[in-house]
Amino acid sequence: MKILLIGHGKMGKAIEAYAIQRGHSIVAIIDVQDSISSILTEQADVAIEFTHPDSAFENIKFCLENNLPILSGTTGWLEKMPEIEKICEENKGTFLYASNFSIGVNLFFKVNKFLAKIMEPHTQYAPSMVEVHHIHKKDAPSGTAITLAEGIIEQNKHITGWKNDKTSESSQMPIISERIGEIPGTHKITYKSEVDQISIEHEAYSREGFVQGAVLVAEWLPSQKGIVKIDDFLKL
Ligand SMILES: NC(=O)C1=CN([C@@H]2O[C@H](COP(=O)(O)OP(=O)(O)OC[C@H]3O[C@@H](n4cnc5c(N)ncnc54)[C@H](O)[C@@H]3O)[C@@H](O)[C@H]2O)C=CC1
Ligand SMILES: O=C(O)C1=N[C@H](C(=O)O)C[C@H](O)C1
Repeated sequence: MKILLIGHGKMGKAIEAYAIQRGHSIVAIIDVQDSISSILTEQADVAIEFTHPDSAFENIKFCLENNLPILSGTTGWLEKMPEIEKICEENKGTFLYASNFSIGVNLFFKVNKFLAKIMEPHTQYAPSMVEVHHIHKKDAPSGTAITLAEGIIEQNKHITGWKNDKTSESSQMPIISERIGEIPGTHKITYKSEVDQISIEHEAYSREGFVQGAVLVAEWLPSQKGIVKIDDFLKL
């Protein structure tokens, strides 16, 4: 498969190495100094985008308008998702966003929803979340934390939103973001009562899970149409 790689930072470099190991070729690499408009998209089968919250929208738009299936793992730009969905539909394109490409985290999303559902009647337990990442991370809370919070809001009518602080409103779930050293990504959800607590946690040991998931999804994506979900790929 021929891959256009957009973003050549920590994720882009690791994806390049893993894709080559799986027998793919990288036909072009675009980073901040390059102009994506000079790229001949017909030379690639798929684009993989891991850049910056400020640049994801334009990169995705360009690929959709030029008939190139694209997956993006960039977080922190989701307010523009409705616009991307419209562009994807107008251009009959293919697009997949996942806040986290690791299989383990996508299983954890399901466990999170199940726990939120069974906790709903037990309002003496207040949910909260802590997400811990490396000090270079640009956005807070993490995209994964937002997906987890949305899963809880969907399943539990007492939780109507989230706040990125230690909030005192019981309907707003606090998400605490910590930035420490080179931690790849840890997410922990705790339901706390006056007498006990229940916690679930996912800890990435490295970026390998995100990288492998992104390349496997990229291999499958050109056979799909429209806005595609990672759940479809994982058959979850
Ligand atoms: N969905 C997932 O599984 C994962 C998502 N991420 C997300 O992916 C994004 C990138 O993460 P990292 O690689 O760790 O960051 P990084 O900072 O190491 O790399 C980002 C790269 O994008 C480049 N860039 C900036 N603006 C650009 C533009 N306009 N066009 C092309 N390239 C541009 C930067 O120069 C840099 O090389 C972040 O939003 C992060 O949260 C990271 C890990 C896993
Ligand atoms: O920036 C990162 O590193 C990560 N970003 C994603 C997020 O915001 O959830 C996924 C993973 O946690 C690593």
